[in-house]
Amino acid sequence: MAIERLSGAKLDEVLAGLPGWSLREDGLAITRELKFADFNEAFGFMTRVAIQADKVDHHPEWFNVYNRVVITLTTHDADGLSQRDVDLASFIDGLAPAT
Ligand SMILES: C[C@H](O)[C@H](O)[C@H]1CNC2=NC(N)=NC(=O)C2=N1
Repeated sequence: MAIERLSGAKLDEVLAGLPGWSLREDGLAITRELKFADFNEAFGFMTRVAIQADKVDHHPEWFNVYNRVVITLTTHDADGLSQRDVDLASFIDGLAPAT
């Protein structure tokens, strides 16, 4: 299914609303790194995100070691960023530990 890809001014606008996230160098994905108290907290967070991701059929790429989780969001069906990444990033921000 084709999904609209975000670019230009619209992309700039949504990125301004996601200050915890960095645009990958190729401009096709956003990333955020999170640190938790321990593995249990990190994995609990990942479980909550996984349930939401499956519900909305939009899945993160991520990497976890102990208390550290690095998340990359992109939309394969759009070959870049879409509103789905923005929505999942906002959901993740709602669960992220205070920095
Ligand atoms: C068939 C299924 O709906 C698609 O493959 C979904 C699944 N999860 C997905 N996740 C992400 N990140 N991008 C997608 O384009 C995507 N597409």
